[in-house]
Amino acid sequence: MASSWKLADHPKLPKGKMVAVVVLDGWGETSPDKYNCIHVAETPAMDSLKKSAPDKWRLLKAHGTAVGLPSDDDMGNSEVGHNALGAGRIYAQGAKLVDQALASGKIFNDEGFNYIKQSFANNTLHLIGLMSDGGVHSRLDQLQLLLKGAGERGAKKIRVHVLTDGRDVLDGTSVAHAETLEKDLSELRGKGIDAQIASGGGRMYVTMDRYENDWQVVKRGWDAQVLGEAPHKFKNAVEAIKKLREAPNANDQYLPPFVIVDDGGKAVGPVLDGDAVVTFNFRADRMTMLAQALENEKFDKFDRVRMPKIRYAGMLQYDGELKLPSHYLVSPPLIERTSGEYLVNNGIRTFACRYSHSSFKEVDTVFLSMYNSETVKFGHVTFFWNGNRSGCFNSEKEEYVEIPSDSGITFNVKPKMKALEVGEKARDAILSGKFDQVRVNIPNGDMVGHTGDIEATIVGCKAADDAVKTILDAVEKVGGIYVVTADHGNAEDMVKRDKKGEPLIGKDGNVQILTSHTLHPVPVAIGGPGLAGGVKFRKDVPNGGLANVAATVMNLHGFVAPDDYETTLIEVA
Ligand SMILES: O=C(O)[C@H](O)COP(=O)(O)O
Ligand SMILES: [Mn+2]
Ligand SMILES: [Mn+2]
Repeated sequence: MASSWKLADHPKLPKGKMVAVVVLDGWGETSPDKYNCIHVAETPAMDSLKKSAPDKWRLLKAHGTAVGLPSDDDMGNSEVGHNALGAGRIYAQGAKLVDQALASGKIFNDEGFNYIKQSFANNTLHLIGLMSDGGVHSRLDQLQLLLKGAGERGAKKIRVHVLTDGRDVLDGTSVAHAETLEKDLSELRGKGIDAQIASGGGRMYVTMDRYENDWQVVKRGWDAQVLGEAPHKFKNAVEAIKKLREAPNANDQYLPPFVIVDDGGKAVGPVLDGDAVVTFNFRADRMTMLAQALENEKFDKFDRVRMPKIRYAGMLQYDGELKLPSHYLVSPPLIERTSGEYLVNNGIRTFACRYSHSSFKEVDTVFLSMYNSETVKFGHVTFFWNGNRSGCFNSEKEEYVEIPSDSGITFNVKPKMKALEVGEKARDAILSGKFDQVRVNIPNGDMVGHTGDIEATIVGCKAADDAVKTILDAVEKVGGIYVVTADHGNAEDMVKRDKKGEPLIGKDGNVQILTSHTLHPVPVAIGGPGLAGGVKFRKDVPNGGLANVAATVMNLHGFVAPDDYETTLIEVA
């Protein structure tokens, strides 16, 4: 091992304990009422962690500046949450880096913009992404500044391909967003720039799949955006969104694809040879599939029919390992020396002995981790955890297990999702004795919470709690340690509230359902028979956040974290 990777031994804590790291997705802490699905659901396992050991349960900040977002008005999300959990430090995240690059004008001077600019004189600039002010994947104000900047720098023809949100923002806000965008585009037209929205669709049905769960989602987007083909044709995007929202059960997340056509019925914005394309989402997970389709010569995930020769740039580079895409407007946070990479580089003997052929030969290089979730969250505990890197650091020491998610449904239909399977896989991994760390993500609170279906979310929360119980029982059997936490809030509050905390009533007389994440803190609990006596949470880290978890987990493996990591949450009395 290179000496730079060597972690110091913890002065008091032993090595060799199996540590289960459990991340409940979308599981925050707030006051109990009927819109708090975690409170309403039966969750005995999580309740017992809170009640039984007050010095081993606490809250952590999971939003805003604590996870590298521009302000404390920004809710947390899985990318920034898992980045912080895995990296142990707070990095300025995509949202903030793009803000800075736009404010300084640097974005317009760097390589990525200069590359796409070559298409401005004779061809079209296409901007594809999520039309939202949620700040999770993209932001409308950033798109507006990008449009303005491109217009000022010679873009003559601009086409925007919008994906409606309703997941990180209230359902129905797509209409106002499209109106805002249309106003900007008409100002550009006033300056002689041919600027229009060219296509659209709901993010979950068109384009923004992740982790290769369902390539048909990306194909629907490709057909509308690149080929100019969609089942619905309109003259104007605001009209399109309003009309498509009238269908029974329609919502922003799942609007069908549409294209804008001219008076002759011809699509106004297919992508053609010589054009420039920018995907303006800064967040990676739901853009990498489209990025592959736009960038890769060889591609077999669906029939692209026509692959235009384009200049393509991402808002950010989405995958640092695959260098995807190769051109980008803003450099992503350089997240390096993550806890996963350190641990892989620091051997743990005890369990590794089981791999040795001669009995009790010391094998000092094997650190096995097993990371598992189902498809829709799989990359969270791998890709995000490892600083937006796909693949393992060392395939001999890491095993990534993925349980296929149900696809083609919204998760309120099957709110238990694969929690049982995730729990059982984790249990089996723990009991196998092959792994020093077993890391899992349990998605229900988040994925069902995003549907806005309160009854289903309650069922999902119970299923998540059942999975926690399965894992804790296995930890108990092997004498291990557990760390149970969450990446951000969601299921604990399902309604939009006024400043006093009262539910807001919408125009239709019903409470306004909140599908998005929240600003609430998340719990973290430690315990298990392997936890050394006297270990408890320190009282002097009152502002602790997700980034403090990595040093804590390193301690529980018997190591001291590197100096520049956020401090550990625990002390040994
Ligand atoms: O991509 C999504 O599903 C939401 O926009 C954010 O949810 P996540 O951050 O929990 O993935
Ligand atoms: Mn999440
Ligand atoms: Mn979410």
